[in-house]
Amino acid sequence: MIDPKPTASHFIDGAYAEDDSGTPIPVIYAATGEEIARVHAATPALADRAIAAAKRAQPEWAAMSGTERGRILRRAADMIRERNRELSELETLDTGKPLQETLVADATSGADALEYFGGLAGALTGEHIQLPGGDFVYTRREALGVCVGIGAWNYPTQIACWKAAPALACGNTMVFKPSETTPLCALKVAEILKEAGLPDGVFNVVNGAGEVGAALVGDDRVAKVSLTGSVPTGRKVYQAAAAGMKHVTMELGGKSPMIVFEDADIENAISGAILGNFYSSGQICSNGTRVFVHTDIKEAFLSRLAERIGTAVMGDPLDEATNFGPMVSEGQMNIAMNYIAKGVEEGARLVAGGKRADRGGWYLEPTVFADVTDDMTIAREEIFGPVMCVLDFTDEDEVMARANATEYGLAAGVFTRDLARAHRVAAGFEAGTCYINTYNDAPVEAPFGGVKASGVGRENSKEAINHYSEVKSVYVRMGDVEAPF
Ligand SMILES: NC(=O)c1ccc[n+]([C@@H]2O[C@H](COP(=O)([O-])OP(=O)(O)OC[C@H]3O[C@@H](n4cnc5c(N)ncnc54)[C@H](O)[C@@H]3O)[C@@H](O)[C@H]2O)c1
Ligand SMILES: NCCCC=O
Repeated sequence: MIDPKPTASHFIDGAYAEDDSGTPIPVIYAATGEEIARVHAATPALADRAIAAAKRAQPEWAAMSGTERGRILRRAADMIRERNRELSELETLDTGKPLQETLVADATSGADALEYFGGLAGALTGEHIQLPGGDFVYTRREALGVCVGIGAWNYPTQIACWKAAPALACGNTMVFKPSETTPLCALKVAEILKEAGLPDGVFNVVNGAGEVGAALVGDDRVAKVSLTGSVPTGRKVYQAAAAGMKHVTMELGGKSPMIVFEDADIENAISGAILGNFYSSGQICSNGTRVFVHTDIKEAFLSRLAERIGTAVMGDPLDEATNFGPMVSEGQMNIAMNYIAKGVEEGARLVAGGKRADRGGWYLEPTVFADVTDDMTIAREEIFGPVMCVLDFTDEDEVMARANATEYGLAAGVFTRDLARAHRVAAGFEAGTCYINTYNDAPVEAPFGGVKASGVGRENSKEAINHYSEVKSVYVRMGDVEAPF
């Protein structure tokens, strides 16, 4: 079993770094409530050192060929896959997510990103644009400079890699700040990148809470900020970045709809609803937490859903038989429990769960509410816990209007056997990431991100390259220059 205690709290300029005078951050194992490690928040001097290292390293990194940069990223991807077991154990200890999940969804997803963008790095090119008279324009795709990545706590390894891989592929350097709730995994990513041959200073990790993030965002040497976090934090970070006219990617929260029509394959729709509400104990940004079920199949859907929830294996996350783990922290569990109380108070019908589990740690039962109406708090606000809201509908136009009646727009899903309807509904969703007859798949080849308050920009896919590089236009005149005088 991996020892979760990190060598030091930060990784700066190719080496672990420590300053005990920073605020202590205990790392609590969600399954037991015990402290398993401790780091210290970066002092202003350490944050400054990280940005200085990234700034110094950037021109040389950008001057390497894309193929050379990509080779290092792909080597890191291979190393991550070789060490998947220990990295998955660390992810489980950092977040409380079951090992059954982390073995397939975290380090592997990080490796996918490093491999994919490592592969693209050598293929990044500009364009040649022919103009009348022989003149032409060519474009250069250039790195932005120093990028700051700020992570949420639900997918610490994946988030670090999803941000680092495209940034580094384009020739940028990065200072990454993990969530203070899960400070361990990104340090391992930095260690592996260094071992894979990444030059010092290209990827740095500084730990700390919001004030460390804010200091990084406000630094004049930083060209771009990519945040994964809540909408309220996104508003603050976007505003601070705008003051410095910095590029941003905002991967924020959601309250996504999933529509189950009367002709849907019910078992598949229930699988989608389970994946979109209970995987990672419901702590996934894109979750389809408003499940609109056609009234014709509503009771069949609910009774089969309750039956399947009854087979969930709640237990020690390090036991591979466990498929439902604790929430990340006591605070997050209390937030979800308050929402459950609100649901009951406002008249929703509790169909499954609803209580804290009778065991140590921060376990909350998988919870389903039926007869939820659009105005209820649990149907409007992001809960970020294992709480599914089932709402009734009968008509496609009506359900589309209701699905879109939210400030959020991260994801949306539809289950139906009528493919014409499926594509019509997907086109009508006000969401950045849509699913037909599935839910929550996030392959690196597909753009991922939100619209409306759920975000700006896209992660993954070739789209991410546009968000980590700038296009410079060079006009070349082949003849004389005509001037008015
Ligand atoms: N769209 C996505 O890809 C995605 C993925 C995962 C999580 N999320 C969202 O993240 C949220 C849960 O994560 P969380 O509780 O860690 O979010 P959060 O907004 O509380 O914190 C996110 C990060 O921002 C930092 N931060 C806080 N204030 C800051 C400031 N003023 N300046 C700079 N950094 C600051 C935090 O320290 C943390 O690292 C949910 O809303 C979830 O939907 C979105
Ligand atoms: N696997 C995708 C997770 C993104 C948001 O939480």
